[in-house]
Amino acid sequence: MASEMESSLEASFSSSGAMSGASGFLPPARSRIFKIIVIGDSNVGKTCLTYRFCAGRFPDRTEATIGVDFRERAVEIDGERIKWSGDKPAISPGHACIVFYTSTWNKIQLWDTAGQERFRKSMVQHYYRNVHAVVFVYDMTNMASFHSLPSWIEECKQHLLASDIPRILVGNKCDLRSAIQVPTDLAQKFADTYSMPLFETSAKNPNDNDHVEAIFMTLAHKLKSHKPLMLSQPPDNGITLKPEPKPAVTCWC
Ligand SMILES: Nc1nc2c(ncn2[C@@H]2O[C@H](COP(=O)(O)OP(=O)(O)OP(=O)(O)O)[C@@H](O)[C@H]2O)c(=O)[nH]1
Repeated sequence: MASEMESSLEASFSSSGAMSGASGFLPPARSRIFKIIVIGDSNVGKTCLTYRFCAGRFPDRTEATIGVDFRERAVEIDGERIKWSGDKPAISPGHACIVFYTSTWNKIQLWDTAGQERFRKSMVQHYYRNVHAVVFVYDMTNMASFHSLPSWIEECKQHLLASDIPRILVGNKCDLRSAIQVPTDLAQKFADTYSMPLFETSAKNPNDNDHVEAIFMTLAHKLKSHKPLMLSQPPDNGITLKPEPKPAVTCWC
């Protein structure tokens, strides 16, 4: 079971830009692809935040992410035009596609199989490969999720993420005002220590929809200067990923 999932994950990751995410579209030839990982404790709202940005609404219901989850959205970067219709964006060659990956490893550790450790290791390695930006998320109503942040930062360090990639800190669930445990000044101090911008938001409250949008668009614009990966589709509909000719980058998978 673990090995089956491992190979299916391999397949997903090796063509991840072309997989159907929440928006269910296939980026056209030569899209710019950015991989953003969203990290934080279970239940902080990673799935809801990325869903809010990619689908434009709060999901009707969520289930704990087992392993890795990804969704994508086309965005306008560098003045490239985007047509957005319903939940299926129509994009033209040259447009940028942002792919979010969320994960919660502690859920995987609950699986009690012999192959589990190997599976986890393989997944984690793929997860941290060729990352363009990192979003650290904590739940503003849960102090423990805030205290976990250093270990998530350490995990990134252990997987040798480049030190110059954009990183942001997001406090989620600000709509639950009476339950807030993590004061803004404490979070700001932490963000300053790690030189990250801090955003406090709510994936749930529609009034904060623009805020979630603004957070991820800020990140998208920061990525302009970073090296994307180029996706190209040969005639047989197979998918290959090629580095941009200039500057050179490594393979996506
Ligand atoms: N009030 C409120 N609840 C939220 C918000 N965002 C997420 N939630 C709720 O928090 C719970 C967890 O949300 P998820 O998005 O599944 O959290 P996650 O971090 O992806 O969790 P894992 O998949 O276990 O890693 C769900 O019950 C959501 O409905 C928010 O902004 N406000």
